[in-house]
Amino acid sequence: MLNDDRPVAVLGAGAWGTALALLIARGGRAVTLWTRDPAHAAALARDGENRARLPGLALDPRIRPTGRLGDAAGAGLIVAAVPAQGWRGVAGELRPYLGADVPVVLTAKGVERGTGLLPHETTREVLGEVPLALLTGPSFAADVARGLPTAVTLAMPDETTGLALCEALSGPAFRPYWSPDLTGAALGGAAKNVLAIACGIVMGRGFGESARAALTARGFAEIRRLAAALGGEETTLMGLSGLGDVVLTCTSTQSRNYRYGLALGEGQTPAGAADRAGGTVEGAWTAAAICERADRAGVEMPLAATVAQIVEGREDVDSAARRLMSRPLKAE
Ligand SMILES: NC(=O)C1=CN([C@@H]2O[C@H](COP(=O)(O)OP(=O)(O)OC[C@H]3O[C@@H](n4cnc5c(N)ncnc54)[C@H](O)[C@@H]3O)[C@@H](O)[C@H]2O)C=CC1
Ligand SMILES: O=C(CO)COP(=O)(O)O
Repeated sequence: MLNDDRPVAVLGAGAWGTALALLIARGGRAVTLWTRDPAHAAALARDGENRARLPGLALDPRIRPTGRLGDAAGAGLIVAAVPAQGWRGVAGELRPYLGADVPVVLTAKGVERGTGLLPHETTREVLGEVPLALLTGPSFAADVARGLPTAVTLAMPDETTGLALCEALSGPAFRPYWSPDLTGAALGGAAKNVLAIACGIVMGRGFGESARAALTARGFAEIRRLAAALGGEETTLMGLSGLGDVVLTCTSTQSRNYRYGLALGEGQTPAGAADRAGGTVEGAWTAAAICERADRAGVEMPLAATVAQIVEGREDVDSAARRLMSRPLKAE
């Protein structure tokens, strides 16, 4: 299934899809790199690089860009790098082209608006019982594309296929660790984007490093509460896909979510902040969606709810800070 000669289809040719296509192609596999925009596919083929997202990094000759989703038919493995809000539609269009027992590796870090579903839950609704994995954890696209050392989580309940996927996707500088816990891994990846926005806001507003550390720890506590309520494992949250990605994205200006928060903290509008972040800001969409999901599970997420309020222009940063600091004192 995995060690055959069929190509790997990577869906979504943004920063992450392109980086993963490079990783897989360098491992010797042919890659079909699908983008919804045929003009973008033509530009990738013509330029030999993804100029908008990973400029200066040559595409491997084993990568074939395409604008036709039907070219994913015949792939031995699907890697989905489409943002969480767009994945349901793409998964539906993919269904007729998906071979029997072909594993689908999801990589989106978000919660679907309107349904509150994590990417693997959306996928189950659309594609049913396909072999499903989630690749997540601290990994900037540019770092992976440059071949810098990276370790990630590959979550899949089935251990045999999960370990085979770790092997298939590993490289000299790319190390996936298997976990059986899809829910914990997906929740950590989605929620850390919201927390990264909060940390960016705090730094952009000039509240200081102590405030950011407090926010990171209290935000991580609310993520763990929700994960536990949904059946995610504490060990997953304390690993690469939770703590690891929180550390990365809450501290680095390489993160688009963090940059978006920085701009909001500096007083930009949500639209202006999105422009400055550049590219997909999953946390901006996920903030309200994760709160809806938490409400249904009876879990309080005051920090995520505050990010949602600010992103939607319903509260300004200073009044949000005053409100959070005046909450009743309680046990940690
Ligand atoms: N960039 C990174 O370092 C990492 C990103 N991710 C996740 O990967 C996902 C994709 O992010 P990036 O590639 O970085 O974003 P990006 O902004 O660079 O690219 C997103 C791509 O998805 C496409 N797209 C958007 N909506 C679509 C739809 N409805 N149907 C089809 N295609 C659609 C866009 O055309 C674009 O090519 C996000 O969930 C992100 O959280 C995960 C790990 C690392
Ligand atoms: O998920 C990421 C790194 O692990 C990428 O973070 P941003 O989407 O905030 O850039």
